[in-house]
Amino acid sequence: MIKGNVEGVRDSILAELDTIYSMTVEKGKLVSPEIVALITDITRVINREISVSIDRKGKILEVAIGDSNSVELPILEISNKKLSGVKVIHTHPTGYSKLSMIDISALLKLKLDAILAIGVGETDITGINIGYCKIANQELTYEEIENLSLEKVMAIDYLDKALEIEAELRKNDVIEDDSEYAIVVGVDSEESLDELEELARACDVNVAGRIFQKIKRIDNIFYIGSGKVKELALLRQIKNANLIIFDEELSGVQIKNLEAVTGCKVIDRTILILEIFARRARTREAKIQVELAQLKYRSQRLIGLGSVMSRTGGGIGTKGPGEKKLEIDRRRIKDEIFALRQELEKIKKIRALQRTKRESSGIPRVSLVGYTNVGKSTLRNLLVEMYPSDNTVKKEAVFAENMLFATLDATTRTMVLPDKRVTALTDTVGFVRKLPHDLIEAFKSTLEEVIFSDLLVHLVDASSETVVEQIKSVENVLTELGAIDKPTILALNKCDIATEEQINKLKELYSNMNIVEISAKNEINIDLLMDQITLALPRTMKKVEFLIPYSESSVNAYLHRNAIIESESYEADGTLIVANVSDEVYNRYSKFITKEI
Ligand SMILES: Nc1nc2c(ncn2[C@@H]2O[C@H](COP(=O)(O)OP(=O)(O)OP(=O)(O)O)[C@@H](O)[C@H]2O)c(=O)[nH]1
Ligand SMILES: [Mg+2]
Repeated sequence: MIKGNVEGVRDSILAELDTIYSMTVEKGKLVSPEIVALITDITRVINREISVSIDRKGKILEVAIGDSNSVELPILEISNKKLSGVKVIHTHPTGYSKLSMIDISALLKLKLDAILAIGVGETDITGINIGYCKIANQELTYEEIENLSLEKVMAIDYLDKALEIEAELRKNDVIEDDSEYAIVVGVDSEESLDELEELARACDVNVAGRIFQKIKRIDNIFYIGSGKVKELALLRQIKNANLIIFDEELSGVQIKNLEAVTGCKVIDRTILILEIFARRARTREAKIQVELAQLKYRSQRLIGLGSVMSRTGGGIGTKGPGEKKLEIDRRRIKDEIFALRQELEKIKKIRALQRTKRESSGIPRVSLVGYTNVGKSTLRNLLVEMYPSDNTVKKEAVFAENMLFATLDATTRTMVLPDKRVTALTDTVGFVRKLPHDLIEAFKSTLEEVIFSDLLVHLVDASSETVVEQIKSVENVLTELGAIDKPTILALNKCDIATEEQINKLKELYSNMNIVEISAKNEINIDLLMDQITLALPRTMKKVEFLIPYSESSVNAYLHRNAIIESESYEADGTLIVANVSDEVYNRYSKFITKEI
């Protein structure tokens, strides 16, 4: 039986492929000319990969059809000290015989004796590449022999080689290195590429090399020019990288073509950012939103995470937040998107309910916004600690870390302003340039807190070389959210490490804004920031007179903590207090109010 994706393939072709099961391959040989002829002919007709798995005796184990760039492989026993005793021969309808990242991943994960890729040209074979496992520095890697003719391949007796590899395997405690080593490619600006490197590191990817080239025109086939592609393929080979990351969004076709030429997994900035979000998301809502964005981005590109990858592979772009393997089937994606949307709706309703509750309490709301890693969470933790409100239980501190996108879920806590008003303070996800549009869409509901805020504190890292661009990026996202016109304080954070020149330049550039320079980490000027916040928040304070019976001493104590007391006198039936109070205090003890002033 023919395995894999046989959908749409004519029965006569399937029958022809079925004849391969009755063929054998001479012991010690990798393949037979008949099998090669048959699978290349059929590949030309159906334009999909065909693979044949063969054991050491030359028996055919499985024949399978893939989609255009991946193919299904048999499930094999994989032991530590041995090869699987199976070789896989398969076609590349693209005409490139270079082993793809998926091929290599299959070779290593399944410990194949060998993997052969046959480049299928219009009339002839363009070449055959062979990959063998190899042990170097106790690590399992591979070697690739390129561009052989069929005659050359037929002259090889590979059994000795396989036994040699196995002897090495037995001698060494092989560590399988799953780490990713990437070449980053940029065409926009060096700064943007620097940031891409940071993003890669945030995703545990090692950056092994970088290529930067300004381009005049985007190439439909490769994005960059074909000369640069060659350079890229070479660099990736020299550096032994297993991942290429582009700083711009690529089309599905470009990804496929780049993978074919470089023999390496290719992703773009958006896929990387989505991956970081997927790894960091913690609440159910954030997880769903990221998964939705991933599904949407993938379905537009139908990035071929073929069955090989889903069975053997890991790494970026292969997993959703729930470690769920993503299928490329469009219909499945649609169903999944639908189900996720419904779940999201439910969560949204709950969130809306919580918000109405907060709104009716009349508590003013402040949101901290800003580029990623500027210190928002550090500031929020500090403010909540320095200005605690006693009607909230002390919740655990927000995760503040020197890494991009440490915070993904908007979290709200309360604090008390110097004028005793209780305020809700929300820490938000950090922004980044070229934030994928789908993600902004997806995060709109988390960022709703920003939309409904009374005041924004836009925190910036004043010590950053790219602070002005960062501010612009944040303003772009705020514009998209419709929150750009909100009252905003520009807080220049990290003033402890920023130079005077940097601070002065920012003050000059943003002279029309409310500016405070602070350090969240070293607690500098936090009181000034709080004064600004207090001034900027809309006042809904009321002046009222309370008469508190002597039996209610706790109310008296509460007012001292939560209201601004103007006068206090002791009367026959209780304490008479005149105070400025927030809506919250007003509502809470309205029964003791004797008059509004
Ligand atoms: N030198 C200095 N470092 C600071 C200051 N404030 C924060 N940091 C550091 O900056 C890094 C990022 O801080 P976070 O509070 O996690 O930043 P964030 O804006 O919440 O980041 P995301 O959640 O990733 O968007 C941490 O290593 C902090 O210790 C400061 O005033 N001075
Ligand atoms: Mg944070």
